[in-house]
Amino acid sequence: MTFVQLIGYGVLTLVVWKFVQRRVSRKANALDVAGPEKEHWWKGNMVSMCVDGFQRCLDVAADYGGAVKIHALFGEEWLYVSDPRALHHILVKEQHTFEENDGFLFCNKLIFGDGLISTLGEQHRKQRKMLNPVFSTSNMRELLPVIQTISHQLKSILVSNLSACSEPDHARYREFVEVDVLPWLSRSSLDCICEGVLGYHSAALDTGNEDVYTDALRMLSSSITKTMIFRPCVPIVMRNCSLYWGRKIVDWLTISWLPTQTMKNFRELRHIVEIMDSGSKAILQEKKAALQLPPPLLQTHDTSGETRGKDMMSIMLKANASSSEADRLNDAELLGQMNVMIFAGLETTSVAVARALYMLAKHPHIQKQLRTEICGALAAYQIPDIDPSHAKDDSGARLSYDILMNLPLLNAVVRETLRLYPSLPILTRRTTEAASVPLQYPVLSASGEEIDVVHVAKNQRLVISILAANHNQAVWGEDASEWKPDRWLKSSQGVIPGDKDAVKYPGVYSSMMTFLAGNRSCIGFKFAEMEIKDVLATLLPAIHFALPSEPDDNGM
Ligand code: HEM
Repeated sequence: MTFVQLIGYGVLTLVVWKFVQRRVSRKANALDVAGPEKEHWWKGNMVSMCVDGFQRCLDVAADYGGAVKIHALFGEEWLYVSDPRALHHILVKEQHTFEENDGFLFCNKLIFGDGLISTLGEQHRKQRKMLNPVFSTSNMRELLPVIQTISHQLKSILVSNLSACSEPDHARYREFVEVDVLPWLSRSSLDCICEGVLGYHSAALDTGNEDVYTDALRMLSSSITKTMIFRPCVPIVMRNCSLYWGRKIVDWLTISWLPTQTMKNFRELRHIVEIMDSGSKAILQEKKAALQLPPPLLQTHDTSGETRGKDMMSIMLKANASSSEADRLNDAELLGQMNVMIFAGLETTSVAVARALYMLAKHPHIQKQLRTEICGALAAYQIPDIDPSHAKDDSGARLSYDILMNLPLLNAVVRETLRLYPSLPILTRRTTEAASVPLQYPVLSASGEEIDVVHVAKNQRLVISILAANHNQAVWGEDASEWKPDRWLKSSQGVIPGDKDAVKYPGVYSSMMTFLAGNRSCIGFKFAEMEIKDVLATLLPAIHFALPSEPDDNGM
């Protein structure tokens, strides 16, 4: 036997041994809970869960209840959870036993650095402690004028698009013009995050004037999605190689002569991350230098109406500088937060605004009532215009933070949209040790017995179904999957949505799970709510939204 053959047999034996070991451990740790039959020998139920995602994720919970066994890739079994008590246990009570999975953490670390979505345990707790007060209501109140300037710019662009598209002599054409609003909502959301969080004037709405940094941020989410295929390999490389060798592997993978589209996507992501990193570093240095300036210089206004020093980063830097050494975040962590905020707050918010406009277009009578509510508030409580040049035509009219956030129908429309269509419908977790998950509503075991607790082994993968939780009829009522904003208007009559016989979800926002629960819940939900409400309150008095006359190229 040659030396090469010997090595070959050795590797083969190791692979077979690992395979047998995995099968034995899987059998011993099999999930004893009912779920759909395996649809494919190695793809399990993944194809139907992904291809027909939205409806399938709801059907699985409706058919099997709040804890379901799903067959994942290569024979793995996942626990798909939407039961309220189980989610409280997983996300709040025993959060340390149900952590983010390695693939998610390692990839985030590579892309964003040491921000909130890449850290665990004590480091994550320290970062949250520093950041929670930054997103307080009083800071949001200060920030609203920055968001309002951007919403008004968005409105002006959409209105001018309508005028440009319409034929001036035909009144009918003036009324019905089709403009794809999603790209504009995405740009306005990027400006809101850059100005509001980073204090950086990104000018994404000024098409043609974007800089490389803004352009890179705009492409980040889609580039990450295109490279998902690399995700399972990242923990293996990061656990087994030093940083030097990790970098070397990325260098080899991104050499330009590897021709496939997948490698091109990987190269593109690397390029975007490099631009984001150097741009964020420059902003961080600028902000730190600005902190040394005397207060009057820190609080000047620039031509965009932005108030310097009121963005989240400046507030965080000030809090960081005055905190104790033990609590202070280092530069790598501060940089990580900047990158994470842009990613976490961008598409999540723009798709929520797009969905709200779509639902209002589908329900014109609610759109009309909402317009009346906003115009009434503007007539009664309008505060001085941001831009004095608008004084004659009311186009810069705006509301104070407290009026905007307390308009009943606007509140109901935003809540109902976020409940029914959560921007992040599912998330994953992994157990750090064997555990038991208690259930509010019993489900069937694999053998058909009723059970109210599911036992899970160490390293069990869980899918948190925010979508199924928000559509749970046992908690939200039989009309849970219908878009009915008026369910939120009944609280004066003592009816609290999402609270049935004292059973409710532990979510941080109106007990829905859209922004999650516990200490990994969304830190930016007040920012997102304010932005969504302000964009709607600015667009609706000027524009009537209707569905397009024909489906688009994707049949939507
Ligand atoms: C409608 C808009 C939004 C939705 C639906 C949303 C939802 C969520 C959800 C479900 C999580 C938990 C993710 C996980 O555990 O893996 C999360 C985390 C996070 N979100 Fe949001 N988010 C939104 C907007 C924002 C905005 C505007 C910001 C920042 C300004 C932001 C910053 C973050 C951060 C930093 C985290 C990580 C928190 C942590 O791990 O401690 N989000 N978000």
